[in-house]
Amino acid sequence: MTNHEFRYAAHPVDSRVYGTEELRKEFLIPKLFVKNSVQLTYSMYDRYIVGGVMPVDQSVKLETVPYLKSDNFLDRRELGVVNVGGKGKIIVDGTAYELAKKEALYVGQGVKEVIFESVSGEQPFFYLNSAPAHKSFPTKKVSANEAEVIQLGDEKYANKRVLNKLIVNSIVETCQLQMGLTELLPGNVWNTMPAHTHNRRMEAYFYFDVEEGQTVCHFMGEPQHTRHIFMENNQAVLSPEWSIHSGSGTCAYSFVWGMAGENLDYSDMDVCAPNELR
Ligand SMILES: O=C[C@H](O)[C@@H](O)CC(=O)C(=O)O
Ligand SMILES: [Zn+2]
Repeated sequence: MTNHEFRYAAHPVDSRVYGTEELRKEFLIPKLFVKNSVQLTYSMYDRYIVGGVMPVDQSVKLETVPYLKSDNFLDRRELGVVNVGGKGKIIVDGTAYELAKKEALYVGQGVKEVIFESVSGEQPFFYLNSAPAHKSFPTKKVSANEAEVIQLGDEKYANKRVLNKLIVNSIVETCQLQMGLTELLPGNVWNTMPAHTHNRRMEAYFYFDVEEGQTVCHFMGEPQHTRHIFMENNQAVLSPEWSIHSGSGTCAYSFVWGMAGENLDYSDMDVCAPNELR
């Protein structure tokens, strides 16, 4: 079963007048995991698709959605998947890839069939991102020890974190997609501070491992016109190309970032000094 919804892109000046409900309706993706189904949100930010798959006691197939007008989901797209739950399996045109928590799979354009399954009674949660693709690159699993790890932040600023680049062009060849996973160390709460924008690429953040009863306050908007969205565990948020994307939690947490657009240069960011934000 595949459920899908569509989101238009917003003009930054229009979005300044959005209240809480409108901000949440346009940018928050509240529910990604539904038993034995695929949940997809198709956005007009670089035609990026954000989704979740939760196979419990059935195989779950990635089906095409009406916005694509294609026979198969990946006819003109590429896909990145990060597992944030127990062990699971993804079968790509007959080849099975087992993914433990925090492992990733890149699936290239042209693949006909992608099936998600749980493994030995564990409950995987597959978070997925997809962007249009013009060329077929090989499907590749990125296991935890293949990730490119960067230590970021400082206890002093409550933002000490470990950034794991998973689907980036030094590890996997992709057309547009870049994905990775950042883990806050205990007692640290701020991500992506100093904040940045990159008008060349949109981005999506997916927060997970947020403690029960706690929250992450996600900051978005133009650097001088910021807004916030309080997020729960396992929720995603779209970050337009004009928006900062940063957060502060009431506990430590992890998140998956994913992006697509004009270039594949991870370091291409326009950083905003904390005291310049408004
Ligand atoms: O464009 C790159 C992204 O916003 C993230 O990789 C930033 C991030 O994970 C972090 O600072 O913790
Ligand atoms: Zn970014």
